[in-house]
Parts: sequence; structure tokens; C-alpha cells
Amino acid sequence: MTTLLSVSGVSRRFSTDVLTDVGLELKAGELVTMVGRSGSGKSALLALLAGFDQPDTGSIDITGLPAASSPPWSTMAVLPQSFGLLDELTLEENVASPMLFSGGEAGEAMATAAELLTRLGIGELTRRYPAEVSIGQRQRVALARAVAGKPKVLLADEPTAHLDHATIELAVQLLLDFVHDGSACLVATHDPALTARAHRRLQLVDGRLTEDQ
Ligand SMILES: Nc1ncnc2c1ncn2[C@@H]1O[C@H](COP(=O)(O)OP(=O)(O)OP(=O)(O)O)[C@@H](O)[C@H]1O
Repeated sequence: MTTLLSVSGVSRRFSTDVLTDVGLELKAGELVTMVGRSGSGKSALLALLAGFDQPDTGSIDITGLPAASSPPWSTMAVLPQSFGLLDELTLEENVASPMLFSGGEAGEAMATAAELLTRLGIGELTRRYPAEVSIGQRQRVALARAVAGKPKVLLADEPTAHLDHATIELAVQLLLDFVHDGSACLVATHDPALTARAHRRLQLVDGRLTEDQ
């Protein structure tokens, strides 16, 4: 299987050592979860992988290119804890935006956006704005948008934190189908339902990343 994300010897220090000698490979088709106590460095690692921050040592490649080179939309998407939705766009327009930014046809992008929202149980809310829906509904919009542009690598920070059990199942199935089509996804999560369905499980303890066997 093709390696889509490759991390080697990555360390990051703020006032203390937050990440130490982190190594990781993500291959096409993999949904991988990362658990760790609050403050263990999960978001710090995702920020490095996304190219938002630079490691003190080590290397991070996304589809063979350095993460710091700002890979294009088509290569990587980030689903942050705060969702990052655009308030002035409808839910459907938010989801369509990665497809439009990468040159997709408007009608097709809006149709795909509506399909994704329907799949996540909020097909009747497509014309609403983020301020007009609940936090769990906003989280589903952010998830739909994250997969909409079919990025090769998706980095997601607690993508099911505001969802009920039934909706978590919809979200997990969406992520599994997404990676099945040839992408890879790394998810920082405390959600046992999501972790149970992952292909591999990582743990971040005291800044060191290990894999559950
Ligand atoms: N920009 C920064 N400057 C200084 N310290 C930072 C910075 N970013 C993160 N840290 C510190 O690094 C440690 C790891 O933070 P991080 O946000 O990665 O934790 P986390 O595992 O994502 O936690 P949570 O599960 O609560 O979201 C924390 O001690 C935090 O205070």
C-alpha cells in the first residue's frame, strides 16, 4: 500500500518537551486513531503534521513532500476541534467549498455536499447557516467538508466529540468509506466507538507515540 504520511524522529519542545522522537507512517486505506491524556500532545502533533508548526528535529512528509511546503487542498485536509466553518456560508456551501476551491463544477459540488449532509442525517438543514444549528450538527458539517474534497490525508481532532451514539456510527462509516477509496486518516480521539473500528490504534504517552498491538 502507498505511504501517504511519513514521520520520523520528530521532537517539539515548548517550555517542556511535548513530543519526543515521534515516528509514524500512514498508508492508503488506513483509519488510525491516536489516544492520549489531555495535554499529552495530540493537537501539537496534528499541528506539526498539518504544517501549522515546525518540529525542532525530524521530518514530516505528506505524499512525499515536506509538510512545511503547504500541501494543496487535494493532498491534505484538517478537521480542527473548533470546526473552522465559515459563518457567512450555508452548511451546503461550507461542505462544497473544498471542491469549489480545487476547481470543481458548482452544481456538482453542491449536489455532493447535499449527499454528504444527508448521509450524516442533516440533509434537511442544507440552507441553514452555522449559527442556526446545534454544535453536533456543526460538527457533522465540518466532517462532511473534511472528506468532500477527497484529500489524500485527513487529520481530524476529536471529530465525534459532540455526537450521539447513532450519529457516531454514521460518522465512522463515512470515515471508513473515505479511506477505502485510497486516502488515509489520523484521528485524535477519546471516543471508544471510533477507536474500536480503526485499523490501527496509537497512544501518546509522555510525548512518545506507541502502537497498540
Ligand atoms: N503553542 C504552544 N506554546 C506553549 N505550549 C504549548 C503550545 N501548544 C501546546 N502546548 C503545550 O503542549 C502540551 C500538549 O498540548 P496539546 O494541545 O497538544 O494537548 P492535547 O493532547 O491535544 O490535549 P487535549 O486532549 O486536552 O486537547 C500542553 O502542555 C500544552 O500546554
